[in-house]
Amino acid sequence: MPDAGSTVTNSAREPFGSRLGAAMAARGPLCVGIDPHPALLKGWGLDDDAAGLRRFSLTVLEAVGSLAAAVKPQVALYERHGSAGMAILEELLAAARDEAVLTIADAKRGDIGSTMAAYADAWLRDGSALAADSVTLSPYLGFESLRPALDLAADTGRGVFVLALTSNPEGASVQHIGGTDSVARRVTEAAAVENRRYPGSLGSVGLVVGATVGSALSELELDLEAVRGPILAPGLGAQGATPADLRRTFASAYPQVLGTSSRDILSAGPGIQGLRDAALRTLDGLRGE
Ligand SMILES: O=c1ccn([C@@H]2O[C@H](COP(=O)(O)O)[C@@H](O)[C@H]2O)c(=O)[nH]1
Repeated sequence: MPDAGSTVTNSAREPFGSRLGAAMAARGPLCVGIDPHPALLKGWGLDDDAAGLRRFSLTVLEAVGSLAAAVKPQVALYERHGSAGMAILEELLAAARDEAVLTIADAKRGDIGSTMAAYADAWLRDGSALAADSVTLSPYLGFESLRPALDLAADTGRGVFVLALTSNPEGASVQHIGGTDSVARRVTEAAAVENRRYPGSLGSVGLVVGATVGSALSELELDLEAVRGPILAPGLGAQGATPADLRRTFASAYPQVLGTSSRDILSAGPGIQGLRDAALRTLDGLRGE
């Protein structure tokens, strides 16, 4: 456990939570997911190969990079193309870095500590080809098994988003276990402790809480404000949640929430303006306009 009083000093980079908070304040609470599904590639007139993946990824970045607070490439959709796909993901992450667009690598990594150190090295180390500003993590080998990633993120000014209440209906069968002392609550409380090491209003240890979770937050008595970290909320659009649902669900924790949408926005491509308009419509909804 970190010393509750300590602050991040090892990196010249501002901590991820502060950087994300500034981006959300400047641009609004939208993250655009970059999920190059085969059906979307086809709809864009692209082949389901590395060239199609590259065109798709760089087009989305060009369209929304200046208006979203962050982009979230879905790693699985690059992995399915093998090494060629991972090379495109590296290129996308480098392009986002060059354009100062914050990235969330949606990799959902989690393993025993020694292996976790390798995942941390891949996604959170300065100089790694796959370095992103933050990565999604799965805590189901125990929150403390994530220690190498939590510590490396702190050292390099990067961040993590730990799965707490996922947007899929099956998630409840594990995450709700324990009722008011639920698995999700243990994750939430552990994230709150981690964020004590970060100064400022938003720590760098975020949570994933689906936009679709409805009344679960109150039923499980989860205090997301106390976490003092960003809340990545997938489930907008294609999974049925609306920006109004998001505001209702998160209530007083809404200022911490980064709504994320992939297919709903991506299906407006391949035109740059269509993608921008779709992202702006979602952003207007998230801002309550
Ligand atoms: O609980 C979770 C965690 C991650 N995701 C990911 O977000 C996007 C959602 O895509 P849509 O097209 O907007 O439905 C996708 O990459 C998921 O793997 C999630 O949906 N729920």
